[in-house]
Amino acid sequence: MIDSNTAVTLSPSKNKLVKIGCNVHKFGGSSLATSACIERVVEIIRQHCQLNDIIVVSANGNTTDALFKLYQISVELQEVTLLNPEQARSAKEAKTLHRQLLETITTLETAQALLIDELLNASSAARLKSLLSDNIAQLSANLLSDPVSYENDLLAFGDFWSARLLSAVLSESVCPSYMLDAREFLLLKDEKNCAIDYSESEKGFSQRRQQDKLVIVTGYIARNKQQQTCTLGRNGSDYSATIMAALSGARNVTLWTDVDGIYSADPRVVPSARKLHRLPNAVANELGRLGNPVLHAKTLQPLTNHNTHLHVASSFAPDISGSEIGKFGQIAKQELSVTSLNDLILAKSTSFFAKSGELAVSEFAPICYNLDEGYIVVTQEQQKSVSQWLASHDTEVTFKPVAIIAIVGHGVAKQGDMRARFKRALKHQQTLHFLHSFNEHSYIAILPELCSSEVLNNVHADMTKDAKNIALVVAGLGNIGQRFLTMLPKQIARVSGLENVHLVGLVGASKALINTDGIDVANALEHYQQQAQQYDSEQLLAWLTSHPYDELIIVDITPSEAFSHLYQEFFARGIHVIGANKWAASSSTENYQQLISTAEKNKSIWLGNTTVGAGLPINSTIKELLNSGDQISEISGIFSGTLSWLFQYYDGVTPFSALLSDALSQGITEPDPREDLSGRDVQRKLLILARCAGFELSLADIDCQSLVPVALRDISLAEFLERTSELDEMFLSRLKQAQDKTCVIRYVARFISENDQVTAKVSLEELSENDAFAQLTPCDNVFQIKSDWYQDNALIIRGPGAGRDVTAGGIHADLVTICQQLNHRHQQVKIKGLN
Ligand SMILES: NC(=O)C1=CN([C@@H]2O[C@H](COP(=O)(O)OP(=O)(O)OC[C@H]3O[C@@H](n4cnc5c(N)ncnc54)[C@H](OP(=O)(O)O)[C@@H]3O)[C@@H](O)[C@H]2O)C=CC1
Ligand SMILES: N[C@@H](CC=O)C(=O)O
Repeated sequence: MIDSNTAVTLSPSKNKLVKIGCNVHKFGGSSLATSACIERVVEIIRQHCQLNDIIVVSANGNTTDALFKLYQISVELQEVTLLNPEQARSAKEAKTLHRQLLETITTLETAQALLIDELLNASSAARLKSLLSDNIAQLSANLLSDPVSYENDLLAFGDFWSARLLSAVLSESVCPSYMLDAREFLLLKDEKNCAIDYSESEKGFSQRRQQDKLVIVTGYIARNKQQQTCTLGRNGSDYSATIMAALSGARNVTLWTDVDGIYSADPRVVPSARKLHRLPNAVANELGRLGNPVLHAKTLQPLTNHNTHLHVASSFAPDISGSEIGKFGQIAKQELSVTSLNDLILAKSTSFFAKSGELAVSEFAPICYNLDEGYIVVTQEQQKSVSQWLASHDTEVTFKPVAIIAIVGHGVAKQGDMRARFKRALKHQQTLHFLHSFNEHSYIAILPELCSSEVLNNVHADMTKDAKNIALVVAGLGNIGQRFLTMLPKQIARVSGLENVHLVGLVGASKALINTDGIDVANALEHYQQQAQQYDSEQLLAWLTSHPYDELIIVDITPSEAFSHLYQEFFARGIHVIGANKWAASSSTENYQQLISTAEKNKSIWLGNTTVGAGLPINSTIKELLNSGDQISEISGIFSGTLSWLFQYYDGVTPFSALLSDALSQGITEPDPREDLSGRDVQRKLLILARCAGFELSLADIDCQSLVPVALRDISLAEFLERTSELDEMFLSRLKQAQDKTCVIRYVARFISENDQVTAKVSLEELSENDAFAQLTPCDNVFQIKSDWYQDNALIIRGPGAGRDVTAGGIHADLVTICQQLNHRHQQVKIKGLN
């Protein structure tokens, strides 16, 4: 089994490491907010980490906000006391502020102490609380003496406490662990831009790494050359995590947060937003720059020259696969999202033309700009510095409040159809300019007013309505499976709803080819023959658990009972199944009911219209009658294409065995024709239809007459095919007996429900030559259905009931049905607090 994402070519002589590399896991504040959250994080670490991984943590819950509030109170207190010490009003205000300060400190200390008590044993708790009270004493002294100078030291306590606590909890219950204060090694070379001195930091980090212990590193903080504490700004801990990956050469960084991935729009505003499972680096960068709430441009910066993949996953639902950012093939490049930013300023000036415009761009890194028209778009916070910069250039400027809405996707600005669609989606909206960003991964509209949630929803709906990515795995590449694959490229090209179907897996009995980036549908079989590798069902299930697609459909075109036993696992994973294989639908009542209920619970769709009548719409018609309120009382007919073909042609002149071998070579029979001749295939089909009609039946309830002599039943297929001439005499005699009565022989299925009594049987019958079941084109099936609505004049469905084209066509019809249903389905966004 090959997966382009996980396949690594190793030269054994060069790489003797047990583990290929370490991974970084970062847990955000909401993931560490309460003791229950921390316990969840500990469990994630237990399951997902190894000792040489690096854990980065943010401050618990809102601790940083609380610390910032403390800072503000103490600055205010200082202003009041220092500026007007003798005024009575100030004295009162100072008293109030002082009280507030002490209260806030107490609340903070109590909250930390509570976490410690809830998570640690008594002696560790006592040790940590004593350290905490030392910190609180130091923090209080700093706040009362010179808060401004100690601002960053104060803010650093949140991440420091969080790391210390988590490391103590892990050491107590999971593995040896130690905390590392990032200020000890993480050095900023440019504080304003939070630029890292990687070489010094790397040296410092490796000196402090301890063998065989899991390191917990504080996020958000670093130090400058003067050895002072610095903070890394908004979402600084995410940045810390990717810096740690760059320092350690980690293969993966996972940001464990309160959302389960990156969405095609902010899911809090756009409920129909869909998860982006895989994003190319450059596109993710652009999304971060243009306002994605989870990704921040700075986060991705340290990974620019590394082959590290970044994952976003929810610590509240760790089993749900999140989003992955990295290097991917074509399918990930098709992802499209819509983003918006309000509170921006469009600055227009002659200084923004040409060369001096380029200087402005390098100075302000605007959201977007057009140097031919002399404008840049910046944040409101940048307005003042833009004014100052222009003043030094002695030019005038006009500022206009604006917003932007943008589509973001790989090279989207180069695609004329996308640009036109975006403009059409905004045709009722006032727009000032349309432009693309320098990297062409976004196309932006500048709006003169706020981008409302209505506009965002409408544009998102228009731009992403056909963007759901559906993975297709085909199991069984024999007679029917090959024909299905041959038809696939044309179907994808011409049927609406299949545009986003990607063939990712081809599975045979012992070999499989899985390629997450897609298998070329035009040459699928060649690829399978050249690249498929041995696999077992555990490997297959492991991949199916972590696949990065919105939906996954498995088409089972095997005759295998063993493969049908995997359906339960497929449904448990929300995977949809199209089965031409009859085993599952005709399995024991208990198994069948369990499959139906697991599928329903996990919203898996299970279609198997080709299990009976090949491409004929028989299963669906019966289900539709039932769902519409009709009650079925009789289903009978010729259900076997093979037996229909054999008995229509069989005239006693050509030996029966010669006809059988002809049918086998035309792909009409089951892989083992005894499935047909034994009546088992027809028995299964009758059971499947009775179940579609709402009856609870099992195979044992259907009488079945076998046409295979006892001597030929338990031998191998190869031997059976050698000995088929042993069938000839028996069939000749049955034919003669019928002919003597001017009858023909046909294998008939009959199901009758009368007065709550059910009779069901499949057997060889002698029918009058004029009987409706006798006059068929060879290979045709006929289904006669009687119901409340079709009583005297039965509903008849007739047509070819076996064969490569009709069966493969029927499977394609099921595929279209599922894809159309899926394309109208909305995914549920998993955000802590939202659901
Ligand atoms: N013929 C017809 O008209 C109709 C057939 N069907 C059904 O279609 C199915 C396929 O029939 P057909 O194409 O004729 O069969 P074939 O024998 O020609 O092909 C079977 C394929 O299934 C694969 N396979 C067998 N066991 C497993 C397994 N455990 N896991 C994965 N793959 C497996 C085989 O793989 P490998 O090559 O590696 O051995 C082979 O590729 C059957 O269930 C049949 O009942 C349904 C309606 C009509
Ligand atoms: N062997 C079967 C094939 C389809 O199910 C038949 O003859 O009908």
